[in-house]
Amino acid sequence: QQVFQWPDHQLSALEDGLYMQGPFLDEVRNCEGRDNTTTTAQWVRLAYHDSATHDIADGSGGLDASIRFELDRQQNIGSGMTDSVQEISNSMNPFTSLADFMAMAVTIGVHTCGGPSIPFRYGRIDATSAGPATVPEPQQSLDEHIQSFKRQGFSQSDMIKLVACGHTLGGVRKVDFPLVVSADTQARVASFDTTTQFDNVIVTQYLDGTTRDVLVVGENVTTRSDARIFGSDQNVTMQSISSPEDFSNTCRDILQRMIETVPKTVNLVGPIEPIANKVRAYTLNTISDSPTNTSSSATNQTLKLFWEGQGTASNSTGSVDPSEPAFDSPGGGRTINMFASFEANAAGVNSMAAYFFSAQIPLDVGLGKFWFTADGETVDNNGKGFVIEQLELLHDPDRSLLFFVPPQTFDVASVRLVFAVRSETAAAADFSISMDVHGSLSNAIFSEGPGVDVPVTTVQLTPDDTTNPPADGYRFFAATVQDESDVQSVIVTVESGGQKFTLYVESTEFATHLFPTELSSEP
Ligand code: HEM
Repeated sequence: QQVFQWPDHQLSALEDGLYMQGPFLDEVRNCEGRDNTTTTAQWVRLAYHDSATHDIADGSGGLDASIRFELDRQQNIGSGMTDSVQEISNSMNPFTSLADFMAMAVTIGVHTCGGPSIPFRYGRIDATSAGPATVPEPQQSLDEHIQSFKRQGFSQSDMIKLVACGHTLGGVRKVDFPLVVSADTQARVASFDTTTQFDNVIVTQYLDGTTRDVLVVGENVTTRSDARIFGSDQNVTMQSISSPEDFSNTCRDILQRMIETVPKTVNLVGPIEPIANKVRAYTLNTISDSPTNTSSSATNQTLKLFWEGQGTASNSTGSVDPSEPAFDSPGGGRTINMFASFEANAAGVNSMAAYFFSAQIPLDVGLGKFWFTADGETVDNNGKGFVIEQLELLHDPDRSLLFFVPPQTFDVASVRLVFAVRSETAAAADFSISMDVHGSLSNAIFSEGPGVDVPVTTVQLTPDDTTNPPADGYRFFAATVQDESDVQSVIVTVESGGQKFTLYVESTEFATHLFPTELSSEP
């Protein structure tokens, strides 16, 4: 089990994906399918095809997202593949890999469709180019399939299990496989069995002779690969996985092996557990005129924040007590209960609290670390406290502004981001400040196709002395980012006196003030 040590942007995003009900999970919420197939089926096929590049002999290939460079191959045909890459990339941030989210998609999708809970471990690294063309195809011989799975690290009996666990979902598209699905088939997708759920029906219908799987009983004998594979050991393996429990347990183990088929240089860690208390945003070293109280929201939780000063001031401590609810105020603390996902419920967690704090702490002291109590329970980042690594470079969400597309819609047109740099740091002869703006990979794939990288543009920040004159020993720098909906996050870098400071800010935390465009002269 992986312990969450704040701040850990990688684990945090993965935990959100797995346990928070969000866009990623919404895709597979009810395992509903159009055309006899489901989103889960597409995600599982995608993950298998990506992992099929593995060569156990030299440890190369595996689940490494190389599939996004391989989708023009005949063996990866199907619009479901590109759609899946796009859907899955939705939840990424600059610290996570697409391959980890592809593996997570299998865990979430299979479980949501009534299948087993497959442990999710992480740490996969994305390939930067295509892997070998080694995905098995239905017209190949049994011998070729046995060799192919062996190269990927699976025995003949593993192969039977893995194919059955995959082909309990979805089916074969007529348009993409005209040689497999006969022309008189009515459905656009010839489903492998009669249910869209992840269940043992693929096995029982095969064993009792009622299967409709076109890779078993299709007119074209050459492409009956499931028939050759399932029957390759006189049905011994198929019989051993025919009960619901045996099917579920076997698929849990074999699909875990599939998503953990990774290049040998990758070390997976985990599984990850729901993080019960998550600090999402803090603005505690406030340079603005924020109220000095911290407040609880309408959830009736009593929040109390404690803090300790930085460096030489580490003896200065204080605490801020909630007095009145100030939900929209720039200062305060609040709890928001996030919707826990199906996965979280299954792990025994029904509500996920996220905490937001802002309090005024004298800057000459400077915040070193903080911790808090919620309804009397101490939340202190496993005893270490929430440590603020540096005070040279701070994001100022109070001075930052969001501009909407007129007239007052909720589409953000641009955001003016303001950062504070300690005046001494900003005065150094070699001082520079720039910002890498990370776009959305999902949007880029949508417009340009799967082979693209996360769009990153570097923006220089300029002094903001007119709008925000230096205050409290800090000088302010600003830059405007257009089309904020396309921006996932920024990473700001300050270099000064031979030192380097960086700060990561997600788009959801960009600004506390909202401005309709027509009220302002800003773009
Ligand atoms: C010899 C090995 C295999 C062959 C020849 C094969 C072949 C195929 C073919 C031709 C399709 C139709 C794809 C489409 O129309 O979009 C398909 C679908 C599918 N395959 Fe396989 N497959 C094999 C192994 C596997 C394995 C090991 C898995 C995963 C564990 C898997 C998972 C799936 C899934 C989930 C679908 C349904 C996709 C959807 O409905 O969108 N397959 N397979």
